[in-house]
Amino acid sequence: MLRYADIVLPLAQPAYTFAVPEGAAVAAGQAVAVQFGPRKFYTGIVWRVHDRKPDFKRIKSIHRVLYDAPLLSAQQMSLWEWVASYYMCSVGEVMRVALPSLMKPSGDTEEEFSDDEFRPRTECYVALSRELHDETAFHEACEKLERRAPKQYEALLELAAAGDETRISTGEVARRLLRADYAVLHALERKKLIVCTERERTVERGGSAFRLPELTAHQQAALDALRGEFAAGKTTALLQGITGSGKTEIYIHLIAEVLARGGDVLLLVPEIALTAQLIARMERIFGSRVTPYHSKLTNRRRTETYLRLNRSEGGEFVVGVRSSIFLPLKRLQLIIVDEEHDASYKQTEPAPRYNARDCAVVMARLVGGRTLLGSATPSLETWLNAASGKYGRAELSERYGDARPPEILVSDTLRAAKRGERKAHFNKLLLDKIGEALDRGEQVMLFQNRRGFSPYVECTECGWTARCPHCNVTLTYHKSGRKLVCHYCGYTAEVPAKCPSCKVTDVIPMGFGTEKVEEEIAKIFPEARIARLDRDSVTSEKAFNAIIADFEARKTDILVGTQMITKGFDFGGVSLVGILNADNLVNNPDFRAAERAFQLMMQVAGRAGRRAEGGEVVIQTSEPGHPVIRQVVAGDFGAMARAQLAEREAFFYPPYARLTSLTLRHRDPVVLRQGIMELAARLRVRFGRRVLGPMTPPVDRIRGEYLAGLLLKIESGASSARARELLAAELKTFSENPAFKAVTVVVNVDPQ
Ligand SMILES: Nc1ncnc2c1ncn2[C@@H]1O[C@H](COP(=O)(O)OP(=O)(O)OP(=O)(O)O)[C@@H](O)[C@H]1O
Ligand SMILES: [Zn+2]
Repeated sequence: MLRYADIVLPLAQPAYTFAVPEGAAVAAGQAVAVQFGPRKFYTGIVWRVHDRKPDFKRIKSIHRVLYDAPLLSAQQMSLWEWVASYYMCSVGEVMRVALPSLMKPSGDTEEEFSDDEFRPRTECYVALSRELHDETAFHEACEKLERRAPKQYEALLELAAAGDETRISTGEVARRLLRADYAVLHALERKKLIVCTERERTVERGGSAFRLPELTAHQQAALDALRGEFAAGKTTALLQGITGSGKTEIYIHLIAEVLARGGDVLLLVPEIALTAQLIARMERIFGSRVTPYHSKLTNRRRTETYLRLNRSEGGEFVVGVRSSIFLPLKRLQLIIVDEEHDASYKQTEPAPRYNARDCAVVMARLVGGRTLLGSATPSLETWLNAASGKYGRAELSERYGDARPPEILVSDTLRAAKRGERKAHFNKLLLDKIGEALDRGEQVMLFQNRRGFSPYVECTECGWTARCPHCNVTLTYHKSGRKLVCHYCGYTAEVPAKCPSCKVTDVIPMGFGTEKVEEEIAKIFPEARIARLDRDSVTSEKAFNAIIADFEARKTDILVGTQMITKGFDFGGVSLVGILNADNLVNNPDFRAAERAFQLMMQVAGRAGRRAEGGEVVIQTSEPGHPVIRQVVAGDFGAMARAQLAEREAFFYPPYARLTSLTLRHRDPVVLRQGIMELAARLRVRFGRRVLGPMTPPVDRIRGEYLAGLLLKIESGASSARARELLAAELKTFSENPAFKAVTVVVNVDPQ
């Protein structure tokens, strides 16, 4: 009998049915090449094999089977299906993010498919030369090097210390795990003191000889509490620990347990920015067990990683960003989501608009594993789940060692201005503190949530501002390059010499971004070494690492930055953190503004005083009495959470309601208006007062298209599956209406 296979292609379409060639062994989860159209080839995933002949005429055959083993397990297929159904997209769109791009080529020829290419890559391993295995010889060599070549001396010591503590290590260490740089190792190799070998990367498995940090009594209690929750059957638990309390140390213990019994662990981090430091820290303990996975790796590396994991027998430890949730970890037992509150776990563009944290919870359930959500400032959704007993929980309320939580000082900007105690965008208090910190040889971080030089330029005479011709926003002035830039579409323009409207005066940069902060602080502290970390200064992974490495090595005194500096960094030398303008954080119109502002300020503040005593934070604001500012000063997460939850409940927002936002886009504002009115009316028939809008988004025109929105609020207790079904049906009717064919509809479930 002829067999057929439903095949998922990386498209916003349902699965297509192809015929299975006679005698071919084709199973669900397997990758296949199929021809589509006259010449185009795609990689697809076999979803189902069956014998129901589809009712179209020309049924094409599968071209050939790719890779030996299926690329997806049954559980992974269930996760893809869950994502597609929950976030209202096609399984093919999930495939787009779930598989590395080299694994889903599509092109004119079939040539691109090749599965033998991806051999495991080789790696350089370093060991002491045989002569130095003798203690006396080793110490002689060290003595010779100590004064003349201190770096080579340090490298030898590091290599010798890589084993256990009592004896000189004679084993091999992967070069990338050593601090010593290439030139130093090369010199040692020439002197025949070390041997370097290039060979296939080995992942040592089994065994549990990891050197784990000794936990403090508090940390041990938190770890025991988590084990207790998991043992009692909770599949998800929250570890809420203040910044610098040692959440990461607790992760390490849990990870080691799972690896020792041959299970796999996935540690999710919100952004590539964070991974470098954390990966290094994990590699110091777990060595080559650590597999990084993020967008800065080459496509090749990601493909190799996927295929290697797919063949693995377990004992894998992946540290990665949100898309790692789709990696083939066959023995997944533990997923840790670090900084679980972070908005970057949610993909907003393009589909699938998934939240990796929520997928982690689902995936752990699918595989019978556990999820640990860690944060100093959890999302209110997670916090409520833990408070209600749905999730397990453990707390860490003290910083590790002698470090105390930083003291938070609020500086009133209006008052400072009135008294003449304000220079550029700094109040006297902050400048004094910066001066003192620099005098003591300590480091400073300054946070401003806008990049560029100034958010807009304005004519002081007539009020004209430079706006983007394609988007309804003001252009941001970037001083380097003297350009006006649209942060939505990338449009750039020259700064006009005279105001184009009244032609009377110059246009003047207003407000301030990181670039301006950097320039101003350099004028005030000409001696200080200053660096900036934001999307403009971070042009590559290398540039990013260089900025971080310099700051870590204390080659920089002051680091100015956007959100990028807020996350998880562990710099020992920072004693002062300045938040330049808290007003635009707390006064955001979004319903999450207070929660976000609190999280952000606590996170930035958490970078201060992580080793020494007496870390300080200065928050500049014109509203020192604002409730959120007060909650931050008190470090009182509970107060913020209770106040916000009361408001959310009263106004029916998450976690008491589930939101789905609908954004319609079209070039013609009249068609858009008609479309959104029509859709709103239809949805109201179904959902009544649960439909809000039409509303105009804060930026209502992007790249020449007009935007309008609707918001659907479904009570948390109701069946969200039923709501999605009704919504999907209405959207289908809408898109089939010839009048609105060209209107784009973007559905975002659980928007951030
Ligand atoms: N038990 C321990 N033994 C040795 N060092 C520790 C221990 N606990 C914490 N530390 C050190 O204290 C610092 C802060 O710990 P860690 O980074 O784990 O905190 P965290 O809670 O993850 O912080 P954040 O939320 O700010 O990222 C680190 O440098 C860490 O190495
Ligand atoms: Zn624009």
